[in-house]
Amino acid sequence: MEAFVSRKRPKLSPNKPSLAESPPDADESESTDLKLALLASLNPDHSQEVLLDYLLAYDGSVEKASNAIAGSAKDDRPRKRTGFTGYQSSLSSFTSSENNAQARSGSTVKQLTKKGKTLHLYTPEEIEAHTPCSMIHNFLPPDECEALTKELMGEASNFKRHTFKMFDRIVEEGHGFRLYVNSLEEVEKQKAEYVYNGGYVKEIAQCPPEMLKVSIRVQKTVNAEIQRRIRDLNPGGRKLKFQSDEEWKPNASFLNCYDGGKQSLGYHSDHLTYLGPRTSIGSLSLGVTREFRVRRIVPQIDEAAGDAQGQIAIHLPHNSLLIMHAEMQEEWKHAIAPAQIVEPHPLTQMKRLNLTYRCFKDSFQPKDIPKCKCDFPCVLRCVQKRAATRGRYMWQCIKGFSIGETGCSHFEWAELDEDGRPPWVMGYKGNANVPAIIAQNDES
Ligand SMILES: O=C(O)CCC(=O)C(=O)O
Ligand SMILES: [Fe+2]
Repeated sequence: MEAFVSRKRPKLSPNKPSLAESPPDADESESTDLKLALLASLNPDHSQEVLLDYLLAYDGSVEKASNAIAGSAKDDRPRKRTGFTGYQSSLSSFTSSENNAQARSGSTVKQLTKKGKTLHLYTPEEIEAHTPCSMIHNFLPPDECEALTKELMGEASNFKRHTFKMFDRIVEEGHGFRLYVNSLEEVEKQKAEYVYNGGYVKEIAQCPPEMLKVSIRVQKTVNAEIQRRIRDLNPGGRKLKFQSDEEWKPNASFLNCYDGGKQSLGYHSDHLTYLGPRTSIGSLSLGVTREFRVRRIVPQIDEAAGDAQGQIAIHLPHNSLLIMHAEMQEEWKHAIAPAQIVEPHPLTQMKRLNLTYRCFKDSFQPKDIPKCKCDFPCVLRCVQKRAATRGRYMWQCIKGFSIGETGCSHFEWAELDEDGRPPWVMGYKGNANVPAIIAQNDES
């Protein structure tokens, strides 16, 4: 999971860097997500909607919102917002076909879902029409699925929820997780060299047999889906700029365990540091069905459209494989929403298990990645919101992503060729991560 790799921990009082160094994505909506995730960790009994109301009522102050919640009854909202419904009567009441095409192609964003509403998607066709994801139901043959579920229940039985310090209190992560890699040698390498959220991590283990076996199936399916999408959905049948031209080979996976409806994961995009740009992720769900919420990040220039946009809920039943494609980490955010009620599963009871198969790239190893003044490998991120630089990749100091840490504010634009390769690898074709206006001139 990405509490390590990708999820950014809330930043409380970030030191503003000088203008020259100012990160180009000083992204307000992102900081709201981070604050919301933090508020949820502090107040696990409250729904996201209630927490958002408090955050808005207290001008984005997590501390004030948290104090107010502590002194009030559970559903005593500070002010009324538009209603939230867990279902809708029909898809067409939500979106137009024009909007569906825009959602796929990534062209200008118009209103995809209605403000304050959640569009619920169940079928592979609906999911493909509205998001950059593929869904495969009943992915594993039943025996294999059962064997994997039992194996993962064993793995998750000793998961501890990670903690972090906040306002002098110890706060628990929203759910349990561990990173798995293919060999013991890789485990040692990860522990010694890979930095996540500003530190080295001990919670890394070797893949047990069923997890490894299933990764071969996931590899075949993800590669087939990547090729199908390029052929059938991408303009001109071409891969995206910065998307790798190599086969996707899963060599690491996060096992996430959500024990009961209160355990959740806040909105985030997965960091691309070790995965490279335009990556794909295969995400297998087992046990209790939960909602995967996704939201397209709109450029700042389209603020009105952004405000008007609602979120999308993809329902993830037992034995379903959701593939997040190359547009997902750069242009969308995702979350696992808390659930009021969950239906127990015969093999996992109240738990949902999730395996996110990832392809860590040889070309993005910590030894090669630019270091900041804190002497840590930087994180690779893509500008999501600021219209002028949207889609450009940057290396940033990882420390600024840890709670209470400000880091050294190091920032540099990444050099990446059109296949997403950095300059230190063989076959590098020259930097394509340049402002859009220069890229257009090059083409003309
Ligand atoms: O539990 C899930 O389905 C999502 C997990 C996730 O987003 C992550 O591991 O980064
Ligand atoms: Fe994620």
